[in-house]
Amino acid sequence: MSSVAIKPALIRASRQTYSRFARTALLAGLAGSGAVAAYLYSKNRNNYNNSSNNNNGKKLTTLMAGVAGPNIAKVPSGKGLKDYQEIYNDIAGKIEENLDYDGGAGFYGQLVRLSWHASGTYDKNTKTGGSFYGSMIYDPESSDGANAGLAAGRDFLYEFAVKYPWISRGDLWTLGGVVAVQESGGPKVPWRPGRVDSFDKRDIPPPGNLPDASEDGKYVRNLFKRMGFGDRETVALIGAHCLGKCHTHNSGYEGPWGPSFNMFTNDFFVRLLQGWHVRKWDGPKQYEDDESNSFMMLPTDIALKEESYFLKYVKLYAADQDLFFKDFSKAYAALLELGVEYPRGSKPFLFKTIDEQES
Ligand code: HEM
Repeated sequence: MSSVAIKPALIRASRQTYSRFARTALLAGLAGSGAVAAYLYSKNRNNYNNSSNNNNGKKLTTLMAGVAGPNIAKVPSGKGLKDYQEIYNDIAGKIEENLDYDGGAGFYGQLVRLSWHASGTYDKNTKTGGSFYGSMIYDPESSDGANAGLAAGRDFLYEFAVKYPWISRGDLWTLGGVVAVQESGGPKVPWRPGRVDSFDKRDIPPPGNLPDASEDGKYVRNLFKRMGFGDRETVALIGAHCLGKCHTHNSGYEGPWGPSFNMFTNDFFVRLLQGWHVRKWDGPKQYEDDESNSFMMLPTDIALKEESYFLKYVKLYAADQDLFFKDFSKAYAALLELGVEYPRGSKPFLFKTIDEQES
């Protein structure tokens, strides 16, 4: 990676390091006991991140007898905003301690991708998939090629499943995405708890519901339509490619979309409108920027400027970051809730960022 790509990340990292001591003080009160954690780890790990569980279908189905029907959110008894803000703070603290991860990308991109892949399996026609059951730990969802590399995000969050055994996997993974968006400078994302873990193999969505990056605009339009999204929401959601990177060992693709890959901005759209050419390399077809040959776009990203029904929104968001933030927040909150039914009148939580709690 060229130095131009790393520099802004370092600036951001040092800005965050500056307030690390204050944050550590804030978070210190929330740290759990190691002994308790070790006990709970052995107790719970089969319920969290052991995808080999479903090599034994019997074990899966006998743990819970089928849960067909509406996925009605059920918040653990007595839990409210304060409890979830506590987990938010813990996740934010751990992100802060790992800012150097993945060449300075930190865990922002990884956690947003985890939340999106947990949710984006939703099919509005069959009302299956989505984040409700936290099914990504099971085959065939866990081994779906599209999910390659996401064990890192699940493992990152695992200690919070141990520390807060009452939170479901779906709630933890979607909350992790909200923390990552807000703490990297993005918009506030309203979030509601109540997803419920399932151990029933019938609740695992089939592989192939997540997008293939080698495809064109029509494909992207139809895929997001299957989740219930229109063109405007589709473009807004893909703007999350401002964060993180592609990794050859996960998807075959390589590199970040821009230089500020640990900051949530509208930079993805600004860059997309600039000049791009097909990269000459022995990997899958991807694009690199004419100016520095340092950044990348996927074929599905480039499709957003090739199709007029997408391009108008790319231009809107490139010109107006506030509008992008507003639209992203709404579409992302909806994405995380796909397939979850909430009791009437249930109110979303708005979490305070660590910066807001310190000031
Ligand atoms: C047509 C739709 C999409 C396609 C084809 C696509 C494809 C990809 C691919 C191939 C990667 C690289 C994974 C790796 O190699 O580690 C990636 C990363 C990422 N995607 Fe998407 N994506 C799409 C939509 C979205 C949406 C809707 C979001 C969030 C709302 C999102 C968030 C991310 C993030 C944050 C990363 C960086 C992950 C990291 O840094 O580890 N993507 N995406």
